[in-house]
Amino acid sequence: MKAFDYDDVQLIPNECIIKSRKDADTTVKFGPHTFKLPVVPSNMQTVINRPLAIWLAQNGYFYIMHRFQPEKRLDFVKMMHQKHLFASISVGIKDSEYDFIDKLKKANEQPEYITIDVAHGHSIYVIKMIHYIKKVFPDTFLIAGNLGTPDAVREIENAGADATKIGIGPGKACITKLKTGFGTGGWQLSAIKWCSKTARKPMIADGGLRTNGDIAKSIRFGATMVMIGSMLAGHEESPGEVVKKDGKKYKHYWGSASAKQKGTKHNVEGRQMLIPYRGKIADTLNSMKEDLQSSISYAGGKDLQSIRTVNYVVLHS
Ligand SMILES: NC(=O)C1=CN([C@@H]2O[C@H](COP(=O)(O)OP(=O)(O)OC[C@H]3O[C@@H](n4cnc5c(N)ncnc54)[C@H](OP(=O)(O)O)[C@@H]3O)[C@@H](O)[C@H]2O)C=CC1
Ligand SMILES: Nc1nc2c(ncn2[C@@H]2O[C@H](COP(=O)(O)O)[C@@H](O)[C@H]2O)c(=O)[nH]1
Repeated sequence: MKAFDYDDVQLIPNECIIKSRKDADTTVKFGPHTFKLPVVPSNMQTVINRPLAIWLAQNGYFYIMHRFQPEKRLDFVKMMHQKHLFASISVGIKDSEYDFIDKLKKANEQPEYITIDVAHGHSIYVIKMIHYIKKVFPDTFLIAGNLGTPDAVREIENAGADATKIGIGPGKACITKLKTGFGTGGWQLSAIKWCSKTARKPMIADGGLRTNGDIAKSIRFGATMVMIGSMLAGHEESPGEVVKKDGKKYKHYWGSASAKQKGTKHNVEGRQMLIPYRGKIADTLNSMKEDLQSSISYAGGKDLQSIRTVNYVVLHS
């Protein structure tokens, strides 16, 4: 199989049929809600926190809360529901997570979205968790990942997941490829294309996006939504304080499998770095929207669907 990544591909324009880019519709239906953009910030502790989750939900964006403060999740779901906002949380697959699902049920707090978030999502233990969550909360929209093959997508969908998350090792903070020799790092766009062969439900392309144009490329090759970490970190609203170094402003960004996150040196597959401070996240999301509207115009359509069928060239095959 010939593999390619975001930088290796360019999409080919079609005749434009809209008078203004403002007429291009970037909205996407994902589960029970429709969102302004097919973009979700990564469920990482340096990317999303409570205030940002509230802001995103109130402003028509999808969000997935991280799972690294497990004891705060029930309260988070309650708080979102009290504000009449959707609750979207992450879980792992350890035994204690089954107790957590039971706790949610007992409290009568059903999240609208749950994401099973583990490094190697093609796992019998992920399938077991999918079965359990679907038994307890049949109406919750269940996302499971991360995956990197069409076989994995087929099995995880068949187990009951409503959407899958694709990407093992393409992330900016990721060292999985170096530590294990495995993953989709360096050929993430091909992996999305490959997974789309079996996908019958929405896929989230997770990790490796470095420019706004990579959103359109992900959609072209089969993604319904993209998950972005480093490009959505470093904002005023991002977790953590601004750090000053050599007169420049930064914020910390670390992998969810980094020693910093885990508090141990075992099975580390992520690193920590500084991300240049970027100002307000609303401005970044707005520029993503404008660029995606341009993409739709180049695709010759009026909405995201038009991007799915455009021709493309692979520049470095
Ligand atoms: N998208 C990506 O490429 C990657 C993402 N991450 C992120 O890091 C965070 C931590 O992930 P993760 O370590 O899975 O979470 P957990 O620490 O919750 O581990 C998941 C469970 O699966 C077991 N497990 C078995 N094989 C593996 C394997 N190859 N990799 C990981 N766990 C395994 C673990 O046991 P034990 O620990 O005893 O082995 C543990 O019980 C998540 O947010 C995840 O998304 C991490 C790496 C890659
Ligand atoms: N291999 C690892 N991947 C990780 C880790 N922490 C997060 N991630 C993944 O990266 C994306 C974000 O990628 P980016 O290129 O947009 O910055 C995130 O959504 C996770 O899937 C980690 O420690 N190791």
